[in-house]
Amino acid sequence: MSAMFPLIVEGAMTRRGGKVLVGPVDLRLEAEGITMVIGPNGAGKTSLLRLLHGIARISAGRVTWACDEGEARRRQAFVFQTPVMLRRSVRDNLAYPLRLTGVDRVTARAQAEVWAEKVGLGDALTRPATALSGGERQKLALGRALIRAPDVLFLDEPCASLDGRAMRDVEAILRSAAEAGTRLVMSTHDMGQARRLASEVVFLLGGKIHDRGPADTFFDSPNTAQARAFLRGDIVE
Ligand SMILES: Nc1ncnc2c1ncn2[C@@H]1O[C@H](COP(=O)(O)OP(=O)(O)OP(=O)(O)O)[C@@H](O)[C@H]1O
Repeated sequence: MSAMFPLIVEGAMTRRGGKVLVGPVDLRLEAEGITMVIGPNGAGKTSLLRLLHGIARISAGRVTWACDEGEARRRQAFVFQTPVMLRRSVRDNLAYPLRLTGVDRVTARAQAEVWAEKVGLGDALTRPATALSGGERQKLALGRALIRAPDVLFLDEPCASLDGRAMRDVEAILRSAAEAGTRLVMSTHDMGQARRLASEVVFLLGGKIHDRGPADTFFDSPNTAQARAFLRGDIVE
């Protein structure tokens, strides 16, 4: 089991220009599962993921991993909604995170080939990453994040603009990553996707955690009127 967990978040908050983006948040994440962060537009999903990942400046409270900070940083990865690619081949993009950590070129390239296969880009190794379709880019971004076997992977709406087939592929990659021991924390607008993937749900509203629980319980009997309304598809503020 990962030495990073539990992650303990106490009264954590991020602000930008006096406005609270998210918080105060109290949260404890254990080592296993897939947490889906849901909520209406502007509820703070992206801000929460950035806060947990340590790329947002914390204005109050604490985010504490069970291991030291440097190690926590090395063991986590983040996939953005619109991934930025190196203007190089698929193979080089995949090998890059390994090269950064000192893995030799031959080993990094061999690993890149293994991961290209795993994410369904085995035939695209030599193609320029910038020429990939949206779905292929997102698979590449996943491969690049997973190639270092992170203990935790944050994903911000990774399927936002994907067609059904690409989404199915991405979800399969995510499921096998979770089975292989990577803890996933992911935001989505898509309640079908949340139901398919979640083992637990964090429902955000107005920058705060409004409801939270195991996926079955949350979807079958949400605790609050707002969560019920949101799941019905009503506009919730
Ligand atoms: N850089 C910023 N400066 C000022 N306000 C911001 C900034 N980034 C986000 N916000 C505001 O903070 C709040 C939370 O935004 P955030 O992007 O975290 O929500 P979200 O739930 O991910 O939204 P969406 O579903 O639309 O992606 C929103 O009101 C948003 O307008």
